[in-house]
Amino acid sequence: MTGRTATVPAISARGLGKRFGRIEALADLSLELRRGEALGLIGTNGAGKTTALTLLQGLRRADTGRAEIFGHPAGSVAARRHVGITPQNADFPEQMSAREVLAYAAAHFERPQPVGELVAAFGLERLVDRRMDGFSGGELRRVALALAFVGNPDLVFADEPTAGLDTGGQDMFKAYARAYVEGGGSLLLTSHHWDEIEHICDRIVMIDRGRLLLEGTLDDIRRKAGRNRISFRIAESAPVPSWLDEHFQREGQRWSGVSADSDGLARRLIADLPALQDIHIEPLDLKETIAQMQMERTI
Ligand SMILES: Nc1ncnc2c1ncn2[C@@H]1O[C@H](COP(=O)(O)OP(=O)(O)OP(=O)(O)O)[C@@H](O)[C@H]1O
Repeated sequence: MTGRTATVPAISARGLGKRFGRIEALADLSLELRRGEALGLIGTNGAGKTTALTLLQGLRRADTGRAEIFGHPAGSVAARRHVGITPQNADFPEQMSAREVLAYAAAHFERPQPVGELVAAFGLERLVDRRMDGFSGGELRRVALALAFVGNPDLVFADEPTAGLDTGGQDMFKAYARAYVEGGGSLLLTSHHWDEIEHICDRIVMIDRGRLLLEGTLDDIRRKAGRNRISFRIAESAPVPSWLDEHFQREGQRWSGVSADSDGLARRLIADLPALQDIHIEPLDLKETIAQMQMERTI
């Protein structure tokens, strides 16, 4: 990376808009991704995530706005030099083995990742020397993920990278992506697996019908929602105070509820319930946080 690219953001986009006929797929979207940061782009089906990615990758032209990748216009040769992409529907040459495909791609880059490392990182050991024509969907996806990183890119666009992967494959991607970002890489990730977003990303941008709905670090968003989950058990046959039902639901032996004043509630539980056991206070996960904010109409 040159001195100039070390100081400009990986992605800088202002006022991006895109229509498909009467459908406004994206409207006035601005976002920035710093170096060494992972940004999660989330939203419901049809929210505009893939459209945003295709504009940032330069695969489509925006109707309005402007996007730069390390200071270069999105889609330009200079921008593409920095970028790795996890393709949605990769068309691999069927006669080649996965190792040959990875080695062929690696040969196009100045400082590629060693193919052996990618083989281990994405669990390809038993597959890598087989011709790719019989590969399952999940196996093809693992090769596609390895391909996104083979050039040791400064920025990776990952559009639903783990769709169709088994849990082992999902975990491998999470671990690899997080290490990549901690090593200075920049990642723009879309996923409907919000646990994946939470594990990998520092910040999120949430869009809805093409428009920005929520933006911030995961910590800021949780703080803004201002809720914790409090859960506990009560020793069997101990009396249960009637006020518990106002705040908690019972699931098996465990009581659990969401509160804006978890400290106060915990104090009350301890004072009132000598038979209290195994109390936990935890921040809500991303899905619960967003659901809470939507319920309270704060987004
Ligand atoms: N080529 C196209 N022609 C017409 N409409 C399109 C085209 N591409 C996207 N759209 C529409 O634009 C909107 C945004 O689509 P997009 O694929 O960006 O959503 P998404 O957030 O990626 O959804 P998903 O989570 O389902 O993948 C949708 O209403 C979609 O139907």
